[in-house]
Amino acid sequence: MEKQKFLDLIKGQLIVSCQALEDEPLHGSSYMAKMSLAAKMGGAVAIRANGKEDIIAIRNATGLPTIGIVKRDYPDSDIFITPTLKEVSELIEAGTDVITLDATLRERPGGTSFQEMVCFIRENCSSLIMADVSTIEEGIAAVAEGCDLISTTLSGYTPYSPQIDEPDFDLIKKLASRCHVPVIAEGRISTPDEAIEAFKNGAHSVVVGTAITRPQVLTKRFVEKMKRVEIKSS
Ligand SMILES: CC(=O)N[C@H](C=O)[C@@H](O)[C@H](O)[C@H](O)COP(=O)(O)O
Repeated sequence: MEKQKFLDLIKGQLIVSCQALEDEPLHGSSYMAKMSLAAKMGGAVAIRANGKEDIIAIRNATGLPTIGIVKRDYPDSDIFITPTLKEVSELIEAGTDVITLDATLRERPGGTSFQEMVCFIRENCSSLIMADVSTIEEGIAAVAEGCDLISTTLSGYTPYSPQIDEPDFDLIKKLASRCHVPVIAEGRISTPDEAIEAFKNGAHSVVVGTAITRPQVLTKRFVEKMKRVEIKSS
């Protein structure tokens, strides 16, 4: 999808992250296709998804634009969201509208730089590039390398970013005021009010994952809270 059209489509809207890793009960592209269809019925305008198979299944089921990542662990790096050109190539094959890269300043597997990843994408496809960051410095660096959008996804997931239970509204605000690309608020957004708060802090769009698409986590939240209070039954 053409850049401005995509940015207009997601502006002020909800993107749902439909992801289930191998150790999760809903793992599998048929489940993710259904999940994304449910998100579309609820009004989501785009889907963030992990892996070529899921991305293709989601596009076929919904027709919605996809924001693609490939999560993969490498022994020589802490980066796990689209770490190398191999994962980028898989996303190009999937035909995803947006390719999302970890844009933290940490060493990538094999020593590939963020800049090389951006050049490779620009040379080989027309997908937009989203940079997942955890700090304002990473956001500024990613914009300087030419990314199209920035997302707060990794705040709380690098040891040097705030380890908080809530969304990182402060980072959303700083990125929105200092970077000239649209800022996507992502990570631990659990309620509609938090989504609205993200927009008030300058977010262009909001991504919600767990609070919509990970029922085992939502179930656990109920159970854990219920354990902490004495329930008086009649
Ligand atoms: C850190 C990391 O691996 N984040 C992943 C990125 O794609 C997903 O597991 C999250 O579900 C997604 O970012 C949405 O966030 P939340 O599920 O908190 O709404």
